[in-house]
Amino acid sequence: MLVVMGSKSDSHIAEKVTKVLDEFGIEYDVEVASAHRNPKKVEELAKKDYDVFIAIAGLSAALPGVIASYTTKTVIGVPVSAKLGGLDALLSIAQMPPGVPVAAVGIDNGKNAALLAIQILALKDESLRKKLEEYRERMRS
Ligand SMILES: Nc1c(C(=O)O)ncn1[C@@H]1O[C@H](COP(=O)(O)O)[C@@H](O)[C@H]1O
Repeated sequence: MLVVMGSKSDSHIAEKVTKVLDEFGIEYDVEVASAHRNPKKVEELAKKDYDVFIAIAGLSAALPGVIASYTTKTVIGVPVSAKLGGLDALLSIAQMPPGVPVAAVGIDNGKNAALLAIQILALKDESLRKKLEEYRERMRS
């Protein structure tokens, strides 16, 4: 799995993601890469063989959509509340043109991005599915 953020200033959201991934024992790489500032790096990362991409970005938030344009793997976008309460980034991530989907979670909701990615991996991983069920059970009680 790749966790990528548009700027180092998004690190506080990336930490929410990696905290959950660590709890579930998921391996991941973390990168800072901006589709606006360093499009070549984004292209290289998007073409790597990661099973899921979690892309964190504020403002115009092109990053998740640009990654999705290079891969058929699942891209989960996390809008960051950098300006306008994050509404700018949320709309940018959610309103992808038909044919190139990005799964958008709520503003600053790195936790849900991680859980959604884990749910995808759990489709083919029985022990991960068990961990998710235990997690839900802990939440209920
Ligand atoms: N949305 C993007 C992209 C991109 O989408 O490629 N690159 C940087 N950014 C966002 O700009 C905000 C401010 O970045 P700086 O703090 O570096 O000025 C960050 O939230 C980042 O995700």
